[in-house]
Amino acid sequence: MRLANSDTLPGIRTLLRRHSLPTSPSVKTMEPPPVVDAGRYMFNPTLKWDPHVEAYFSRAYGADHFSRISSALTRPSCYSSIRVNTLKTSTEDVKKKLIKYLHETNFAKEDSTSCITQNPALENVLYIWGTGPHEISYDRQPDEPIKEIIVSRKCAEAVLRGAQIYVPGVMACSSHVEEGDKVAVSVATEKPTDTGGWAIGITRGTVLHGIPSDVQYEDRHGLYIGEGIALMSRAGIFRAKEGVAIEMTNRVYRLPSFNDVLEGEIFLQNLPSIITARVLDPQPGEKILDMCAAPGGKTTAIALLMKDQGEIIALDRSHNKVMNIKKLADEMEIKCIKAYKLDALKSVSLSISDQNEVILEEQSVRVDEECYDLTNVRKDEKGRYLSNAETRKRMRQMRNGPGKNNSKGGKVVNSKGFAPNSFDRVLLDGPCSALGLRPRLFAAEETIDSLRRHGTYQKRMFDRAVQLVRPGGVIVYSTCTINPGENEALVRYALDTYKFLSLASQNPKIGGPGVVGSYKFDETHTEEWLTESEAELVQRFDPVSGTDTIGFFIAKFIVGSKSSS
Ligand SMILES: C[S@@+](CC[C@H](N)C(=O)[O-])C[C@H]1O[C@@H](n2cnc3c(N)ncnc32)[C@H](O)[C@@H]1O
Repeated sequence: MRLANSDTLPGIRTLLRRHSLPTSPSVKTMEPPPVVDAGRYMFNPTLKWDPHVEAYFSRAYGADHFSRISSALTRPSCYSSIRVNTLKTSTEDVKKKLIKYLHETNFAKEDSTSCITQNPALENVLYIWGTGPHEISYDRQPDEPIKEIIVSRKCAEAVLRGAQIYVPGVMACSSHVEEGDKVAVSVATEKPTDTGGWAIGITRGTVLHGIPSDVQYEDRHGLYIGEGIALMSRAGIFRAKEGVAIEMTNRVYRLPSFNDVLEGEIFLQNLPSIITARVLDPQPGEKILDMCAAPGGKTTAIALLMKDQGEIIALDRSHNKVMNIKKLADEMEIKCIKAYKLDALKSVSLSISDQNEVILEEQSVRVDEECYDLTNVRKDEKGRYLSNAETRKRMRQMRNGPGKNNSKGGKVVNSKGFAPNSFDRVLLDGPCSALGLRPRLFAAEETIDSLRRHGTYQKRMFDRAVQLVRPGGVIVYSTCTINPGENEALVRYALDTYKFLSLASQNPKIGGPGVVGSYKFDETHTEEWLTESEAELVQRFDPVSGTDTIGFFIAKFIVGSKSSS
């Protein structure tokens, strides 16, 4: 078992440490809640795991450290990182505009300058510092029940990142809530059922009475995420199909929201993703493959590092997601990105005549829905939550495209694949269990079997990456999960299967070493991780470490002569 070591990027640790102190001007004086059972209002959720997954992760990280990881995952990072599009503007200019924006939106009325910092080692990256966790006084008199609402888990996770509460996210509400009322907000999380599954045990529209006999009264302990003002009555909330139901006025975590802010000039991107593009180290003029590219965060970061010179082939198997890559590249005025719809598993073209040939996509393709990130599908372009029927319609459109006569803003082109050895560098940032994403309030949906399926899928993708990169080229593999089965075990597979691959050192290196050792699932199956020296070459971002990032993993491979295998 290995723990993350200290960061080596100059300045970032100092910055993080400085800003994690509750001395920022935007921190309000914390007043203890005037209620007897104050503890129940402290945000202190427990992340639930499948017991076998918990045992497996405890073996990898040590039980104590895994318990700290589990707790860190329930909180958002205390800062947002923003990558500046230096093809269009300068970091200094964006900084000035953001200071003005934060001031105008009251995020940091008194001193918006000190909540933005720039790391000298990452010249186009700005950190915007939030605060929390805050204790919130819910203004309740001892003899008066507070008015309150319970929101869905996905809604609460978005609220913890700075969003408002939209109508579909509200699950339950006190009986007499009227427009303008102040309400305490808590989250419904899953509990074990008698049949061995998990359920939130609450139906939409439930009336809350705020008394101990109330539905889920005890379950709300530690799950309050703040308070807000109702913009609709209780009846209105459950009648309306869309719109903001509650405007948050006080949050346990205060982070700025950057929806539609400085479009094309900035991209909100977590620090490990920014680092991934830099580890790939793309050079102007090279030919790069981004195998699973949507929404294009890393693709555009790579384009900036190449100064928009060369060619980046950005693939995704979802029609709408390819549209999103094209839209982002257009907004950022990047020319070197060519985005195609293609299943990366079919990205190696065996027929010489097909090489690099493209055709217009007109028919639908089948894909596995389990790999979709539903978070964004459930919201419309303005971030409003959609009904289930509308969500299903959009899912169908994502898979199949909008249809020949219904295509908005350009066509998506389908690639037939690429010849072996076509690319100087390949990035594989494929679908994963996403168990490093924060904040997360439930994790038990992943079982040992589902984690293994992710690992199998990633190995098949990696095989394609190996075929497509040229001898002497580079492959970077990354995930946003803490699962060693998708990280260290993939690296083990890669090194054991392809003897011409070797691990390369990474720059910048902020994360810690990988996990060493192995895990015996049963008599027939042992999962092998890394040796000490291999572990030093990969980069694992630990949510508990001082850098306060999401859980993330990066491995960089140098490709030797392929005939040597
Ligand atoms: C983790 S996300 C990629 C994020 C992206 N690299 C970025 O930084 O913005 C994984 C992506 O893989 C895509 N995907 C899943 N299976 C795929 C496949 N077989 N071929 C191509 N893309 C796939 C999903 O649609 C999703 O957009």
